[in-house]
Amino acid sequence: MCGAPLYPPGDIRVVEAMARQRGVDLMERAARAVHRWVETHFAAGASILVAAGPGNNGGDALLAACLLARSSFNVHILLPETPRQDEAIAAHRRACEAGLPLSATLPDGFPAPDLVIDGLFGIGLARPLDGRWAEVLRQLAALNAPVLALDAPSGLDAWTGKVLGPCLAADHTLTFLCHKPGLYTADGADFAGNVELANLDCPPEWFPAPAGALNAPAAHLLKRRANSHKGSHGTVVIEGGAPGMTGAALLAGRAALAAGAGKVHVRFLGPAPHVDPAAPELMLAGAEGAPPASAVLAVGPGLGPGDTATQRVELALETTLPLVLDADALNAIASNRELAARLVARASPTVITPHPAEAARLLGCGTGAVQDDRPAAVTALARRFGCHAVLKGSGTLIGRPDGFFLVNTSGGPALAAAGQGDVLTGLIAALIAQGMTVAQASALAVHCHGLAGDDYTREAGGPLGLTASMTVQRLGRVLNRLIG
Ligand SMILES: NC(=O)C1=CN([C@@H]2O[C@H](COP(=O)(O)OP(=O)(O)OC[C@H]3O[C@@H](n4cnc5c(N)ncnc54)[C@H](OP(=O)(O)O)[C@@H]3O)[C@@H](O)[C@H]2O)[C@@H](O)CC1
Ligand SMILES: [K+]
Repeated sequence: MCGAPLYPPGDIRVVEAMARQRGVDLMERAARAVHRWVETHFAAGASILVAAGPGNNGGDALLAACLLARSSFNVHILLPETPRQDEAIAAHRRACEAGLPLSATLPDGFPAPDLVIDGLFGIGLARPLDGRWAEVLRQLAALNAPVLALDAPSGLDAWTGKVLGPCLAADHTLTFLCHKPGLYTADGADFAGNVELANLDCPPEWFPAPAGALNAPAAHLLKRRANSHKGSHGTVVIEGGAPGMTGAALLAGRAALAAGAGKVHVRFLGPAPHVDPAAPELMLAGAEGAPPASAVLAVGPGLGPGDTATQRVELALETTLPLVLDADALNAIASNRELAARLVARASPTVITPHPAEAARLLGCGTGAVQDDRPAAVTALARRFGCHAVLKGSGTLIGRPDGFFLVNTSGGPALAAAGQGDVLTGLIAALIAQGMTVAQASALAVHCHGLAGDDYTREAGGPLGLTASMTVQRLGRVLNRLIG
């Protein structure tokens, strides 16, 4: 279920120190990885502008420049500030000894190179880039050349994915040692381009326990026996659909059907439609009385505010059913301490699926604070409420109650559309109904939902036009493909 491990900057520094103690030169290894990457993508003789910063990110770039120049690439180094750290100082010396062309500013009329290597700032970025550095980024962007970022795009916080002031957008990022969540979540997807890892051959025993991982869920648990029937594939109950928001509950129900749930009930707070013509398989009724004894319960799509909504959430929390809480169910919990306490005390499997504004209400902070540090926010949600948390948005994160989190790498702006959250809710519920744990179902649902968006974007030539209803129609195909 977990893919490549993620380590916070402090832990990366520990590995770095361990390598130093053992006489392993990680900067040399990083430079070789850059050299290999360039050789794979460009022919000898290609012109490469290597922008090197004052720290070890710059050191990587300077050593890579030496290797590239030796392999007949046409290298020019832009070094706005003399390096201040030992390893970077040594790398600078080597570039000078090799007689590489080097300037502190970009010469007037500098022609667009075949490639810009961004080795200005990596995980050591400590504050927004301003003044001279902002101007350097502007000049590099104005060259309109492909950009390879070393470790992380300069200006992006590699852990949170937050852009700190100006940032140089990369077409590719070659990241060192381990993946970083910030390359995928928040602003990361807009600035990092295609991400590749150069692990620098560090043995796993040098690393502490990871804080998280990339999301790489398994789908084989959904494989069906020939000798099965609808009762084998679970029951989902969706509660929501207050007056004026019928569609949200229907979308969740349709998604649950499309994802393979055996039976799906949709229970409305408003008047229940007699039939859903687009999915007549759905069983529609009013949301009255206790929820059924055996099902996966999803409460929230179109639930709306008010006493009845609060009561439905309260009843849901009282059950021992696996529970998916979304949208207004989360707003009810955020505004009612007693409901929040019941969620915390709940022992049965539970997942909450807030978007950033709902997450902010649950955490009692502003949406900006959630987006400033999405890994911290998802971890706080899962820990505080003692359940699994899916923090939606670019680079959806999935938090476990013990603080471990997954970063999803599929999906994109095609999914930034009305009703997509309802689809995800129905999808998660359907996967739990088919026997997956809440953790497995959340990870697979988020991945699958993202792939449906990616498939559409590829086929349509762009992200515009994918409706939630169209996503529902794609779920079965994506899941079958993942099951293999
Ligand atoms: N970890 C590993 O295993 C490996 C790491 N490696 C590489 O090292 C990189 C990390 O190196 P790093 O720690 O020297 O940080 P880096 O990103 O070069 O920046 C620090 C410099 O920038 C400065 N500075 C910061 N913010 C600033 C701002 N806004 N505006 C202006 N200045 C600012 C800061 O100065 P100060 O904050 O003290 O003013 C300092 O001088 C990592 O990303 C990877 O590429 C590889 O060699 C292989 C293995
Ligand atoms: K960089």
